[in-house]
Amino acid sequence: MTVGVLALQGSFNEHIAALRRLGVQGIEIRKAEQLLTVSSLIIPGGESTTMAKLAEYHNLFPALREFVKTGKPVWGTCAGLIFLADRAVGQKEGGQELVGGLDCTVHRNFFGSQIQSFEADISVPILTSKEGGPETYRGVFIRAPAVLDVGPDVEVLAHYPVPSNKVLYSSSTVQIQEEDALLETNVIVAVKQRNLLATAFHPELTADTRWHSYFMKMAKEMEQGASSSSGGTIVSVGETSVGTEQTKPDIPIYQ
Ligand SMILES: NC(=O)CC[C@H](N)C(=O)O
Repeated sequence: MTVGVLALQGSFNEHIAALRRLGVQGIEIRKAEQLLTVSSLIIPGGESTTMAKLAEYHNLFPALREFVKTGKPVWGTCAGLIFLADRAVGQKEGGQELVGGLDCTVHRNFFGSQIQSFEADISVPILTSKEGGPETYRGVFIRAPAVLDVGPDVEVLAHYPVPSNKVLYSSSTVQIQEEDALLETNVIVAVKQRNLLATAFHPELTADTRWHSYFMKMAKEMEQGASSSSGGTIVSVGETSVGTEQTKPDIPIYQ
């Protein structure tokens, strides 16, 4: 099974390295025809407006939409989540084209600008039930988006409880727990809808490969279910253990 990684801009190299640690080959995708050679796709984080302009320039949107529509597994991280969303707010003037398919609304810069980037342990019960390991996951949020509302077919995989006074944008559909001074908004940061997975944070920037492994299992299950198209075999490209070359980004902790 080969995984395409959209390689127009952003953290595609880091995704390919994370896949390599699982023994899976990631292929850089820059042209529409390259999408025909892969059975699943990761859309990395970066800057969604720039990525959209590049995708437009290379006439990639029709092929990306087709890929999503045919039910092949696609995982969007951060800017990739914005790409997959059916609806986005907080976009730059003039907006930006989206691939769509994921029935949700995202706020493009929900958590603020670069200097408001942060790391936080988020509770990931569904991930842990599939992948084992700790009950929390270290989320790296860089100019991160968040999901404001989801449609009925979307499963919420993780929330991040944000003190309500720090929420820069509120929507009536974001769940708010009101208890005296302890006002917390449960912001949605990871979702799944059939073949689509999306995370507001950057698992490719941590040494914890559970989200990549989760996506690979999801892709495998879908491929088995689809019965027809077998995109090849898992290509082992070397080490399977967590690499030591991983550098942790030096970014402020959100509090
Ligand atoms: N780290 C990221 O991918 C940030 C995404 C950014 N908020 C955007 O609009 O593209």
